Amino acid sequence: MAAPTMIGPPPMSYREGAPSTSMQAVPMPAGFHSTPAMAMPRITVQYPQVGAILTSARGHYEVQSVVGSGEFGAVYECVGPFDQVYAVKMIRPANRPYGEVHAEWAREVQRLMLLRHPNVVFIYDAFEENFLYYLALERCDHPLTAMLGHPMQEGLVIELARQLLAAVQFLHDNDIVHDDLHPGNVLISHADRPIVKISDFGISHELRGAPAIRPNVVHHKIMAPEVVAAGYTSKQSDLYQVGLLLYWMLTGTPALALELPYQELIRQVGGGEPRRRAEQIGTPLGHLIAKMLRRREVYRYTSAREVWADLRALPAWQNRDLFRAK
Ligand SMILES: Nc1ncnc2c1ncn2[C@@H]1O[C@H](COP(=O)(O)OP(=O)(O)OP(=O)(O)O)[C@@H](O)[C@H]1O
Repeated sequence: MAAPTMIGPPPMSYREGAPSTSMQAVPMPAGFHSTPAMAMPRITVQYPQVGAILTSARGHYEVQSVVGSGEFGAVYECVGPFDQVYAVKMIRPANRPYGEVHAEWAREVQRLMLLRHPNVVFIYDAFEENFLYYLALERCDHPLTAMLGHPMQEGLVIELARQLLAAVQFLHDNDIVHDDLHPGNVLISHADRPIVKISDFGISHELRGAPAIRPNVVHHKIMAPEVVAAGYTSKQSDLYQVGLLLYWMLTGTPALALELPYQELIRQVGGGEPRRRAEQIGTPLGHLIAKMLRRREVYRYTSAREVWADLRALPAWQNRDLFRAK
């Protein structure tokens, strides 16, 4: 697949979409100025409907249904080349300039093409049609969200954590911070065991050797304390987000209530509420999760590999019946 390049008409912005509600732009520090908005010609785009045919250089994709839609994307189940089922993701323009949408698509395509790993969603194809940008991905069965709501058995939590951590270690070895590890972005496929596939690299960052980076956009519900306190994100922030996922899987409830007002959310993250709740679980796994949720990064695990070294030593893993190594 060719690397994405700028194609299509000159700069313009889209007319559609709803404003962001759960994601927030990080405020600029004093001394930085955003570029004043330029008057740009606007184009009106039409989202694909069921039955529509999308065309790429590789063939046609017939839209069967809408799998779901998020802030900056909509995902369609399609039957495409070789009669295979795909999850075709459209980058939702959300009234942004054309160049910005293109750049987000190009970044995500490039990341997915480079980051081939059994626990990272597989990309087959990427194309543009009628000013809209698409990625054809492997179709997974459901997001992790569908498995939450009831406490999971420790053995299952650890098996999912094992795969999640393997993917996170792989990203970190490639100097990428994902930064958006919420349950909708952790996809599950079922084979002889549930297979984890990390997706959505829309706001991921390349560290380029730096220990941390200042994100432009953050997802409120999964902000690590260093994002709240100092506005930067690092590999440890990803491990904090994995800690939030493990807490949710183990207890059936999120460490931070879903409907918290923003100020209260900030207070709880800054006050170390998630870690306190994890400690209250009162089991070795609870204590391990509490360490992932420490407020200061220096007290957290230094790598996904290190988390796994502790996880695999737990009796729930050592004495498991399910998920034996093959
Ligand atoms: N490859 C895939 N296979 C199956 N379902 C998918 C796939 N990719 C995404 N989905 C599902 O489609 C829905 C929309 O995904 P999308 O990435 O657009 O938004 P999101 O992750 O829910 O939110 P946000 O964009 O705010 O992070 C989600 O429920 C997601 O789990």
